Amino acid sequence: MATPAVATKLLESKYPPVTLFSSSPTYQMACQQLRVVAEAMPDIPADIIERLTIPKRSLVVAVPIRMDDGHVHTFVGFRVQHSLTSGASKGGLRYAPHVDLGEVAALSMWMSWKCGIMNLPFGGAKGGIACDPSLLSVGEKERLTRRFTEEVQTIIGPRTDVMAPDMGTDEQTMAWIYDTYSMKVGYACPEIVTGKPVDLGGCVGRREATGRGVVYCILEALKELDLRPEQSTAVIQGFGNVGSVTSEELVKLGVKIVAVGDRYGAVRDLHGLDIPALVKYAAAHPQKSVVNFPDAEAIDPAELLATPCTILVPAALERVITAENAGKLKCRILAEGANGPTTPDADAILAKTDIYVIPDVLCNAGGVTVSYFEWVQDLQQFMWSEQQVNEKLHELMVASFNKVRKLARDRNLTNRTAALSLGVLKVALEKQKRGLFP
Ligand SMILES: NC(=O)C1=CN([C@@H]2O[C@H](COP(=O)(O)OP(=O)(O)OC[C@H]3O[C@@H](n4cnc5c(N)ncnc54)[C@H](O)[C@@H]3O)[C@@H](O)[C@H]2O)C=CC1
Ligand SMILES: O=C(O)CCC(=O)C(=O)O
Repeated sequence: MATPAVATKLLESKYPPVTLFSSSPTYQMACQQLRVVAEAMPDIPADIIERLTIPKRSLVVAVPIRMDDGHVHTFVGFRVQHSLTSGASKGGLRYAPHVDLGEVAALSMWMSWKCGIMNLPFGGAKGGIACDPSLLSVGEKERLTRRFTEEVQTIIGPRTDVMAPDMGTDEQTMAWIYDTYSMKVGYACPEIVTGKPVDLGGCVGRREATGRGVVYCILEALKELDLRPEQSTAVIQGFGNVGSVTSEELVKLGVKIVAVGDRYGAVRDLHGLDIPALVKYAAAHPQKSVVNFPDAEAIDPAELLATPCTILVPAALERVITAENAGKLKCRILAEGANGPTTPDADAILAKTDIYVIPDVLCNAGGVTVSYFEWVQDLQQFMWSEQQVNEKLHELMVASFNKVRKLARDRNLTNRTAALSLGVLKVALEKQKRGLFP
């Protein structure tokens, strides 16, 4: 059994991050977090920690498609399955310009910890295609998705790897994957993806699940801090699936959303933005953006995160809260809707403030939790009501929130280290018990 110091040393010197992934700062960040867990949880053997830095399986594929202008463009796609120890691997598919193998590997690791914290019978996976979906026509996106599905066909399956939406993808993307996969196997196989349209065996409430889960966590934090939603304000970065649903749900509870930003700009109204109107406005905008929303002040997106508020919700990209801006945050609660928004250097700064951090692997776990409900329903061909979905989601989110808080209090850990430790412990224990670190 390695002592924490030894475990850290093994990871840092003898076993540096695997070269294949390590050019990615996001992968380095995920490994750095694992080092912190190794320090906090000295009972996890160093050889298992080392195993956990290396995803079980990674596939890089060329995705050539005919573009609308007639030429063939070849995109690059990735699917990384971090762990299949606890069951099928599970995780979203991301379309974004910056996607690379290391980023997808990091996101797949976080999926493993997330599924562990929520006690779901899944391992972690993530996929991506390096592309700018805002520049693709619907036809191009369909051809891209179908070709990618064919290229990764050999490693996906309802019992091996189940995709879902993530940044830049949606219910329609999942419908194309479902159809392409079903045509290959020769029967309708809805359990191959989650986050499908409800008409095709999708789960009611999956589209809203991540935002709802974020809000359930925020409510627990407000309770602990003796704050009331109707006296609280919020700032949201990212107004896609997670950011917009989180905003809508917060407004229903009386929270005032004072600023929202996205890839194209940011808007502010200190009296509270009209969120239902903003949702409609963004849906009709060519880039689905909030920019130029009438009756709101345009602000520099760089100012967004430092806007004073009770609750700050990053719901866009990873590594947006860094050593440079962490000291400038003026929120009481940081609720991480996005995956990996806060770097370890920023964490060290936040740990010295009174900001209450709800870490990503807990805060945004509502999405994969309702994906689990969808997968179970498809396997059983028995559908639940939205009330059942939401009640079960609430029950599981609150139970995991309390587990994380208890560990944080008992061991004097930050919420992030406690959450990551719970997730890592679950996967580590299963690998250890099975014996060969599968
Ligand atoms: N969709 C889901 O169920 C889940 C998503 N997440 C995470 O939540 C985050 C957002 O995902 P979705 O809402 O699904 O994506 P989305 O594609 O629906 O929306 C992304 C939003 O981020 C904005 N954005 C992109 N680049 C930006 C930049 N440089 N600065 C500011 N804003 C920027 C976009 O304009 C858009 O408003 C990602 O980190 C994703 O991995 C986590 C758990 C589940
Ligand atoms: O719903 C899922 O399976 C995965 C959602 C996801 O990609 C995430 O939690 O980051």
